[in-house]
Amino acid sequence: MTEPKVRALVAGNWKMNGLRAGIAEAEAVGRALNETPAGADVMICPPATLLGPMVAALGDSTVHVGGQDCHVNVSGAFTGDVSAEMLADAGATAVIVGHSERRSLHGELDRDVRAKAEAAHRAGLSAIVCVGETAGERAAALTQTVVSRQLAGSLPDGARAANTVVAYEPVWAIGTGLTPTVEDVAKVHAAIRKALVARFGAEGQGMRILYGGSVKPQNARELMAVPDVNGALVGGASLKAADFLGIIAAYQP
Ligand SMILES: O=C(CO)COP(=O)(O)O
Repeated sequence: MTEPKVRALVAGNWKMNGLRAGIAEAEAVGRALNETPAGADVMICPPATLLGPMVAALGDSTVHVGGQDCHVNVSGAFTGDVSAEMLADAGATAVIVGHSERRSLHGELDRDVRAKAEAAHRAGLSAIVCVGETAGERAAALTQTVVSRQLAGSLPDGARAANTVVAYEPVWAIGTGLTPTVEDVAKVHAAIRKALVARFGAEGQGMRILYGGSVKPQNARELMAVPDVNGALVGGASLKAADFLGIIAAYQP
């Protein structure tokens, strides 16, 4: 089967990094892309404190802004939480859900991730749903099993290509400088595509599948050329405009 052309997405996950001064990096990305448009959609997911200011600063650019997590409820007595509706109200167009740091540090289970993806859709946001195996699971040859289970449990029924993105992030590759071989990435992405098509049909064919975990300007071209890799979810290298642009450059207009 030939792969249909899916417009790629390069999304930066700033995690708990960035003060107001850091918005200058995002602005530099926006300016560069105004001069030389990218061949991919570009998004930055800053900490919640920077969402509003970043949306304002990027107003005349093509860069989208997203959240990093959301609560399942619209509003209420949930101290410290942010709802998908609040993210949308601040100008976000997407939200990451089920990042491995949320799963491991906040005990989020597949069913929680699914509820958050549903909340994102309810608010009109795209859900970037993260999956990926730990080092131990990989060593036990459980990568495919874990990823299939996470996909089945974390994606809501009725998910569409326009509102759902899957990010494959092997936990052991996050922030370590390690990456799977392109063969391994190809295998997992092909299995994810198969699962998406089996469950969502044509919509699953069009859903973007991002690779995340130590993506750098030096390895972006090779990773982004893998079949069924439709972009990247970038952590550390998204904090500096030059590095992030170096990754975005893997996609020629
Ligand atoms: O977790 C990640 C993006 O969500 C990846 O982080 P790094 O790019 O820093 O490895």
